[in-house]
Amino acid sequence: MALRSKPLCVYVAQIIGVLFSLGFLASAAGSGISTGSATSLLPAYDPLYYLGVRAYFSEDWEKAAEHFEKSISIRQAILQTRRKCHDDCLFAGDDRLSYLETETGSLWDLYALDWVQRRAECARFCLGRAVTPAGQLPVSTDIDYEFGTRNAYNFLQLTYFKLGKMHKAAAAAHTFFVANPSHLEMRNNIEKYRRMDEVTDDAFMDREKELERHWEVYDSAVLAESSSDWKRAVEQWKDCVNVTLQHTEDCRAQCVVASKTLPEEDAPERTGGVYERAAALSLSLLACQQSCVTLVATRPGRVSAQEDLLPTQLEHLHIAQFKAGDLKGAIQTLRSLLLFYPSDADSLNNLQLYSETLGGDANAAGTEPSQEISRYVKRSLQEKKLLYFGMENLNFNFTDPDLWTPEDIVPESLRETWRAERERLSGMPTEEEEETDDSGFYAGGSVPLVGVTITMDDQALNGTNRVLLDGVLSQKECDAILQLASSATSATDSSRGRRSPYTPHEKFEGLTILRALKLSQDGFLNQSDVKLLHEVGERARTLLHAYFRSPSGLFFSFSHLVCRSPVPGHQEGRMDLSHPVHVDNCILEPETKQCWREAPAFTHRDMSGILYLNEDFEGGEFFFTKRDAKTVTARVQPKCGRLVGFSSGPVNPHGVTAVTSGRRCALPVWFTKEHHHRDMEREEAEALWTADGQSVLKEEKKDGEGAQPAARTGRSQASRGRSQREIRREEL
Ligand SMILES: O=C(O)CCC(=O)C(=O)O
Ligand SMILES: [Fe+2]
Repeated sequence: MALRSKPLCVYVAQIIGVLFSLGFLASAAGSGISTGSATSLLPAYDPLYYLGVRAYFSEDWEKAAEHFEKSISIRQAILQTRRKCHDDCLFAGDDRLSYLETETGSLWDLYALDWVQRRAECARFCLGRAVTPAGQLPVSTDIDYEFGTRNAYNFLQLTYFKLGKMHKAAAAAHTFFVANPSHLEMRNNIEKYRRMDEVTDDAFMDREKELERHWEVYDSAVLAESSSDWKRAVEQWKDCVNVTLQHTEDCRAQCVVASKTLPEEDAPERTGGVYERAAALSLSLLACQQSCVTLVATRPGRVSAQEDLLPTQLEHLHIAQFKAGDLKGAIQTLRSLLLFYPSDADSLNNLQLYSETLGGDANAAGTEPSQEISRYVKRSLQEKKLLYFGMENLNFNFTDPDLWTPEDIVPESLRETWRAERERLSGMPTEEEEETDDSGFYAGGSVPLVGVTITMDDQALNGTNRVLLDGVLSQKECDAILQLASSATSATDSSRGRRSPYTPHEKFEGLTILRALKLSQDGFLNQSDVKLLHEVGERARTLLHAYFRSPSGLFFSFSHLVCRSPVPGHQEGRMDLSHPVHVDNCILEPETKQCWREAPAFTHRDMSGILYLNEDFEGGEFFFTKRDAKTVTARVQPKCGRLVGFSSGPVNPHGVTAVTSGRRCALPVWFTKEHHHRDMEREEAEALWTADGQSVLKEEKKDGEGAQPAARTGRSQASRGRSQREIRREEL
């Protein structure tokens, strides 16, 4: 047999290594072998989570808190142990590899196996010293999902509230909300915690912050840039690149060391001899490692990743370095960036500009691309080569997470298949053309209020079940409601609102009817203006019900008066939106154009309306898009008395452009056709107007009716394992 070249022998050894190490770990864990003292080892965290859930539903709050907290901290410790073991074993058995250069045939195979066994033994020994056999077992996809969505903090929020530990409840609420920013109920809870005297500002911390540190640094880098503080921007962008790389390595290490269920034996691509199965396993490992790019590039609470995260950071960094006068640094960063996009014209022009400024030497000492980035790109390209080989020849599926992958990495036969598929799709009617709205609404009905006019209908707004009405409010009414918003803010918060849940560049003030009513009872707001706020919501309901010929009643699902205003001084060159593109009753996945009607989306919302109150601000334009979340189909400039109405489903993705100056106020109203999903808070306010207000409110608060999270614990397998659990608004 001919001597094999090194890359191939390392590759084959690696795939066998994966097969053996994973299999080895799984069987060791299953056999109950334990090394060291069982009491000091980390136990499994999933049974603890289930115990927490059980205690929660039995209302044993002490136990629930204890189990959830343990489960969270043990999971954290296990992840860290895996990373450590991964690093400790990185070179285990490498001395065996030297024989691979000289040996051939079956001896070669044996040395390769020897190397694999050393790694397996190292990993096994390392993990066995810290984690119990049960703790090494894989957890279910349900548990992965629960931790991925931070649902433990959802449980902990109410748990701590029940225990009277408001500080901890607020931290749990905040931590959950960061990953579930459209969860309006939790936002309401947070507002309520903020009004509690015993809860200080430092309570609102993200307990998972460490895992998301690159986003924190990213945002402060953008801020430094927008205030032209280039030295600080350079520091922040460098830090951001480093933390991003570090998170990527943490994630990749889990792919290698975490125990996983072995691929199903009966799946056709998983059958075959040991090489085929080992290849399937190695491809799964590589795909897992590649998927870390997407994982790290997805902000908590977002469905899609930020494209090209690392190259984008390098792009910002070289510009900041140039502006800060660090030309060598700028060239070095640019050369790192060129590793991703070697023929990018802008980068090449910049390189020329920088090197001319530096005296003409583009290769001056100290301007070589960063070693970390070189290694990263080289490794990623090699992984992609193997993955595309597996795709072409071994029936493996792989979704490339990067935009920068050079074409020649993809085998010609695959490119040919993709071209054919693209042509086939381009000949087909687009999804949007085929799309129908199954909401049961049918635009084009009457407008039963004098003075209200239809400014744009479906056709003018390029969509289905959309309308733009004008004249819904008089200027006087707008002024009164705007005054309400201002008085409510100054009554409770001198800093004019909280940070927006959608963008760090804006503040966000929200006021529900019930809160407005309570503030009016305390003398902060004018009672008749609060009634007006309630009445204009009803007006919107009458109009939308009639215009969309709703076949059934429409009940308020939620409404609040919302003002958005920019954070002073950080507005130049903003790329973000005031409200990212979304669909009101499902989670939009623009890449696949799917919309998942499941929690945490407000799945019971059927009809949406936004009633605008003013126009004296910059930006803040409302727009509809296609399902790709990019193609804008219609724009609406807010002004007093203007109401945009639309069915809440996937035919109507929409967003709001950045508010860059002034204060944009609106009253969004959402309706449901289902009586049992109606807004109980609004009803409470209505009851207070008709009955003996104060006492009714206090009784309800005391007995806690309606305070339990309504948990629909059934999980829909059909919905890609996403949880169907929904926590109802919590009355604090
Ligand atoms: O304020 C707007 O124009 C739209 C807000 C919105 O889409 C939402 O709150 O869901
Ligand atoms: Fe919306």
